Amino acid sequence: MLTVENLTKVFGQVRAVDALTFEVRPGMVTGFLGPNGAGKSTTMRMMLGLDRPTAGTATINGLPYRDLDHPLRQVGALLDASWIHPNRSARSHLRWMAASNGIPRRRVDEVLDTVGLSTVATKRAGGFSLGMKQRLGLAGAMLGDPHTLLFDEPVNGLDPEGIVWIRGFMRSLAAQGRTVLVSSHLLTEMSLTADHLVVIGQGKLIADCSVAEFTSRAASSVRVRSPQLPDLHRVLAEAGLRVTPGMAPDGRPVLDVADAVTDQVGDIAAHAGIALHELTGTGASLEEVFMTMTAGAVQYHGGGPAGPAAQGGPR
Ligand SMILES: Nc1ncnc2c1ncn2[C@@H]1O[C@H](COP(=O)(O)OP(=O)(O)OP(=O)(O)O)[C@@H](O)[C@H]1O
Repeated sequence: MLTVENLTKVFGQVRAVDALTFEVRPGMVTGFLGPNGAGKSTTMRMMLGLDRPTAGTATINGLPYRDLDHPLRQVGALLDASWIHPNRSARSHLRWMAASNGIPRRRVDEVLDTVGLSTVATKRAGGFSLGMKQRLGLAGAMLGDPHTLLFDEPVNGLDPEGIVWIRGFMRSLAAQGRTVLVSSHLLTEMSLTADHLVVIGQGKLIADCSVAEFTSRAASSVRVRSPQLPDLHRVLAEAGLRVTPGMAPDGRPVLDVADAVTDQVGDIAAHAGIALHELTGTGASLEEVFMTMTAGAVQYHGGGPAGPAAQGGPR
């Protein structure tokens, strides 16, 4: 169990993490979601004792990271796969990690096998593809057979095959009863991987709920067709709904009703004695929900010069 209470980190003028409180429970994958610059990496770094909180606490099974006995046996993390020594082989890299953490040598070949790197164990890690480096990073995280795992944007830059593999890997860790926290700025990705979501924007908690709950908060719209369209338009508008005349793909006139659900529109029509020939709800896409809920919390808007450059900005 990972617990964050009132966790805050201020860098100069920036409140990178702002009074965050949440728990990450075992036996499921928890997605840590937020736009670029939301404070996900800083939160994870504080959980791992790499950054000191300005206020609040982050604990792992009740203890701050620095007070854990044999931390690698309790927590594994993949923050940045690129720090591997380029001239070391995968096996010697892991042997060095194992030796410096009192982990038996035989564990190295076990984790290489778990991540599918046994056949390239003696190859220079510097020649590895990003996907292979990610796997080596995961092998390192698994060395101490920890109960708690933290992954920061593990699918960034991976090809589709690598993404599917990592998703399956994280799900299998959760199925073994481990606590798995994985960060991403992509809701679609998280909806395919996570059971639960902790969503942040500008360092603040936006949502802490299941993926299904998060998406059900979506503003949905309703498309409606009727032989009495002008009357229907009038009664819906009188009920305070935002109605826009539109056209169905087959060219027939329809009304689009914003921020409404089908029950509501159907009831209003029935009450006014208006016949309906079509009543269709259109849920917002996951990305739309995410953008709506984090609107105002986005620091870097894509597209402009500040977008991609800022994403790789200073830590
Ligand atoms: N060492 C630092 N010094 C100054 N500001 C920092 C530092 N580390 C992070 N920040 C700022 O804190 C905010 C949160 O950054 P953080 O990297 O935690 O966000 P993130 O959600 O992980 O985003 P990304 O996906 O882009 O890494 C940003 O405004 C960032 O510029």
